[in-house]
Amino acid sequence: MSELEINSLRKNFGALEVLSDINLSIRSGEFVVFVGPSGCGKSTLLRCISGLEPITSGTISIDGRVVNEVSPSERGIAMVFQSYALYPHMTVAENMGYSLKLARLPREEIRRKVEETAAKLQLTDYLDRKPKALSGGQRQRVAIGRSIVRDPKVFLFDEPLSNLDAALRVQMRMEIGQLKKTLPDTTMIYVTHDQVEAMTMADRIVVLKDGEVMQVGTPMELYETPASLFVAQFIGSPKMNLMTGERAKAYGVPHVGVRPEHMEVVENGPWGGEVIYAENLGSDTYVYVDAGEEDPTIVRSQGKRTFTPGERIALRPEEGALHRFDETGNPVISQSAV
Ligand SMILES: Nc1ncnc2c1ncn2[C@@H]1O[C@H](COP(=O)(O)OP(=O)(O)OP(=O)(O)O)[C@@H](O)[C@H]1O
Repeated sequence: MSELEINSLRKNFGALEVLSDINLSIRSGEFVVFVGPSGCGKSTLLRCISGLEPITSGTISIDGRVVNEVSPSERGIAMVFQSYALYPHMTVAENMGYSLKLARLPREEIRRKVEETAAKLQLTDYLDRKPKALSGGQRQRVAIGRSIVRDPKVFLFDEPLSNLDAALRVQMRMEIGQLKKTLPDTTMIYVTHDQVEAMTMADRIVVLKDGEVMQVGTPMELYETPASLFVAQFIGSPKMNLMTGERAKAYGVPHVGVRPEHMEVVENGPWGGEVIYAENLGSDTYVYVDAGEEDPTIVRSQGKRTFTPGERIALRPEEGALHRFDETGNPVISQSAV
């Protein structure tokens, strides 16, 4: 059991309100990802949960107990940051067991816990090495292992993979996914800028903006039924195209959103524009088109087709995949497809 309940949380830094009226219920064993633009308050919210940052008002409860006044070390929370300072003069085993040694656990028990944790993280062969003899990913795993040995109820990750290269990020994403399976009762909260991490790892995503929760849902709920234009354009990469003016009016609204994968390059289509440039990724090509909108319209096309800057192309949106929004950015739900 490790439920986390946040009620009417506010956090001010002096006169600046950084978090306003945050309400969240996170279930035991859930993996929740916080996303949002830079400065929206993700890290501050994580630090408030950990106890490193006092809150201005509201409550944070773990398993039904209000922990506002409970010190960070007594909340049963572990935090993993992007910069993980391992002790350079200690071996992996010593690094992982250090907090247990400080807590004066018997040596045998420390050894058992460290070995069990090392096995979960595939670090068994490295227990006698010093951190300098490890790769970036292995060091990150030691940092995670150091927290796991303490059996935290809640694990907080603040962009833990942002210092790693692309291939290692993919590997660590899988490993954290595996870790989640070996710790089914541990609640995990993960802050990231990375769309792929959010979409692939989260049971639920919390989208924050200017210190407020915009929407909470499974990755696919947010992707398919965004509650606002903001969420629609924030979730998904490349972002959803926004069509305005006559193009939107044809659908009876001021704004129509279409994801790049729901737009097709055709011989004759209702929309069109001039190719600005094309990014060929091998499997797909993202074509950036000047269709007269504020931002370039992005279309995902098959990798084999080539596009030349300046070329005029016609586009057709997939009718069933259109998102309509009113003046204020709220979705307009209508039964008729067109
Ligand atoms: N100790 C502090 N004193 C004053 N203002 C702060 C402090 N810490 C954070 N802030 C401000 O609070 C706001 C939220 O910061 P926070 O670091 O939580 O954002 P974030 O969403 O994690 O951003 P990023 O994605 O860039 O890491 C920012 O405007 C930031 O400048």
